[in-house]
Amino acid sequence: MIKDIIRNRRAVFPAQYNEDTISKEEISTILETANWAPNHRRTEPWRFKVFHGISQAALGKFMAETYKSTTDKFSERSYQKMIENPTKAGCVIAICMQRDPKESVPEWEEIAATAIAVQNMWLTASEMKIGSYWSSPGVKEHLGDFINLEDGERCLGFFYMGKYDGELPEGTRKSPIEEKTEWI
Ligand SMILES: Cc1cc2nc3c(=O)[nH]c(=O)nc-3n(C[C@H](O)[C@H](O)[C@H](O)COP(=O)(O)O)c2cc1C
Repeated sequence: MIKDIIRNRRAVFPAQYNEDTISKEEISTILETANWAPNHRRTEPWRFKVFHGISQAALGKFMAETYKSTTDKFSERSYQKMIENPTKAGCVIAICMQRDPKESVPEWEEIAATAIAVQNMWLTASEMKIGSYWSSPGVKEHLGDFINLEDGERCLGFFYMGKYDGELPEGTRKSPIEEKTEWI
């Protein structure tokens, strides 16, 4: 049932990934579900840059060096994690949003549609027993210094994916939905 897939989806981090690879076919299956996200005025604003294979290490090096040169609170541990995490993953996908040149809808709607596309990917990966999570480091704002981004295209984060062993922990929420809902 869809409600069980939603309930059992977890953020799965690079430290939990095993050495198994993720195939191009598996990545394509996951991406295909992103394309079915709802969106206003058919702008289909989601764009993805797939780092799969040797490019993962280059991405990590770029993120770490960008972090080093832009942060005012440098931490050696964060620097090392930025280098290592992309290579622990089976694949890293930059989550991008292409602004409609006509600006026919507000930007927040394009970000919302892209986030729904990512949730589609996250749920599909979860059903395929591929762990994933959305990482949003400050260095995402500089992705255009590393790869080509179109005018109006913006990186919203990175979707890490990796296979894992064993069972995932139970999810937690701070409060039940009743406390976040008002019936009128
Ligand atoms: C837009 C967005 C950005 C996120 N950025 C980060 C991040 O930078 N680092 C991180 O550890 N988790 C990030 N997460 C994942 C959350 O930490 C994770 O979903 C949360 O802990 C809830 O856990 P669950 O997804 O297993 O229920 C992000 C999630 C979203 C939706």
